[in-house]
Amino acid sequence: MPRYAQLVIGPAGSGKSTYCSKLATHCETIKRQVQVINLDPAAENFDYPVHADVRDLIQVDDAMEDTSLNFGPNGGLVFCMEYLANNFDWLHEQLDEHEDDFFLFDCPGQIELYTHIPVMKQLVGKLQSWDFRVCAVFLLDAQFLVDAAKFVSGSLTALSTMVNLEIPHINILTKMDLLNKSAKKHIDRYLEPELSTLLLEEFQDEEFGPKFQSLNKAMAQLLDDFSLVHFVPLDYSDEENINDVLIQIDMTIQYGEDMEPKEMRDPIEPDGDEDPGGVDSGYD
Ligand SMILES: Nc1nc2c(ncn2[C@@H]2O[C@H](COP(=O)(O)OP(=O)(O)OP(=O)(O)O)[C@@H](O)[C@H]2O)c(=O)[nH]1
Ligand SMILES: [Mg+2]
Repeated sequence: MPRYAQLVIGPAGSGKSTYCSKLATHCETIKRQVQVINLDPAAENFDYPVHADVRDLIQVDDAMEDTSLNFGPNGGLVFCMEYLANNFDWLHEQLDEHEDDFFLFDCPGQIELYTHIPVMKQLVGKLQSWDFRVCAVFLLDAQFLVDAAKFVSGSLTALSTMVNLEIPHINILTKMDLLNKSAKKHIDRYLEPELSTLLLEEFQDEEFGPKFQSLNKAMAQLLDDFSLVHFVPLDYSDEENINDVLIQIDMTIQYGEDMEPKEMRDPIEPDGDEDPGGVDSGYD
């Protein structure tokens, strides 16, 4: 039976660990099995129950304190992820099999890992070789909606991650609750944007000069040509919104398609096979 995984990725501070925590709580509420694995060797704070933690294998401080390596925080993190890639057996041991296995991988926020360093691609390959169906959940802070150039930059990062990882991919806008009323009103135009049109409207004030505008227009045209990037907003205060996002992810990885149908217990049947004894069935 295949197993399922979400790689929770995105820029630093975009809300990956929060997403894992909120989704784990939501799944607990709807009585669905989910395990969260921390893959961030520099993680300091997360509040989900962790099933496995890469820091048990290597921590970013190990790489920084090693005087023969002499790494700073960024080099140290890349070193740790490459160390993980050389020790995938460790990860395999952590992924013990349960029924309905569904794992969330809380990944580091260094964007190079998704755009041009091969580690995450290697991780995807490994997971697939262990019969996992893997989906990338790319999170972007909704503050990227406040101006079109930022949005182009966020969308390009999403696009390069998509084409690099080559797995089913969902882009999510986090921190929706922090947007003010007018930004919320504005949001529809960004969710399935026709970026080139959007930019024509938004760059009227020529704030950054003609070169910056032409660069953004060219990038927006590229995004339009690929026509792959669109965003789903996520507001944790709305359970239905969380559920809709989960359904979309389930569909992309065909979660549940191979599962045996579970037998529903008849709610009026007493537990067990034996005579219920003192329970009055109501029939003589
Ligand atoms: N209001 C609000 N705050 C959020 C939301 N998601 C995340 N945050 C906050 O944003 C900050 C960063 O969130 P994290 O979940 O740690 O982000 P991360 O992507 O895991 O960060 P790194 O692991 O450092 O890359 C924390 O203070 C969170 O409480 C959200 O949807 N709404
Ligand atoms: Mg985190």
